[in-house]
Amino acid sequence: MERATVIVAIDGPSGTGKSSTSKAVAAQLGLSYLDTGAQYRAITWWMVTNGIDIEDPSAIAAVAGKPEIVSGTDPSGPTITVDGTDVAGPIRTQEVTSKVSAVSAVPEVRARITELQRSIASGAERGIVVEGRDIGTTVLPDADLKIFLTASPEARAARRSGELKGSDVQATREALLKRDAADSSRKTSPLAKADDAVEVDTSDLTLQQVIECVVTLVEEKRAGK
Ligand SMILES: Nc1ncnc2c1ncn2[C@@H]1O[C@H](COP(=O)(O)OP(=O)(O)O)[C@@H](O)[C@H]1O
Ligand SMILES: Nc1ccn([C@H]2C[C@H](O)[C@@H](COP(=O)(O)OP(=O)(O)O)O2)c(=O)n1
Repeated sequence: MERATVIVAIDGPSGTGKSSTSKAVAAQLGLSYLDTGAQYRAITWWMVTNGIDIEDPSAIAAVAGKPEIVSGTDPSGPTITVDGTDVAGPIRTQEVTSKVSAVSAVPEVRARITELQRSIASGAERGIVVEGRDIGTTVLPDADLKIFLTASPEARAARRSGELKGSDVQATREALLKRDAADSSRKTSPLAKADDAVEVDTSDLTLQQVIECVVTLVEEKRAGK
């Protein structure tokens, strides 16, 4: 028998296709969608805007509870606000991208955002696709399906620099690898594949192929296979 709700966790490093795959899978299956990276970017944007010293974890920890972050989970138009301000654009700047790993390594930040993520997932009536770095390992360890996306640094850098006009592929590659190293080596819930996650290398797959692969895996789970 088909289960009423389904929780899908999609983790992996930057540029592996998490956001595009998760949004499309959620839309196709009528599920909600949550971009947890956007939440870490939003809290980082707030810290930068409020002049908090990013080099000082205790300063970040002291104010981690202040910003109110709200995520809209419709896959056809996800939204993110901080204290009522739409920050979808500002959270994608180079400045926020370069600071997000330091802010998201602070345990008080992770505790706050993890709680928010769990409450959004438990409120999703038909189920949800949640993408990030620690969803399968920490946020939703009981997810019905866990996917870990990977791709070569070359493929990821080419995809990312395709999005950022005029950017240098080599510089993008270095920045990606630096962020992966920081995210994988932090003490609290690092970027990691859960033991029971299905690993999909997307280097030589089209986005459509990755979407089909994940949709098939969800349908098999739903059918109880
Ligand atoms: N399998 C794929 N083949 C080619 N390009 C892809 C593939 N998956 C995603 N992309 C493109 O790569 C870029 C990064 O994808 P995104 O979903 O944002 O990755 P992530 O969320 O893991 O950082 C986007 O421009 C997206 O359209
Ligand atoms: N579950 C998550 C999601 C993101 N983060 C942190 C670490 C990542 O480098 C940043 C930004 O994540 P995001 O998914 O927006 O990054 P990309 O768009 O894939 O480059 O947030 C995290 O620590 N835990």
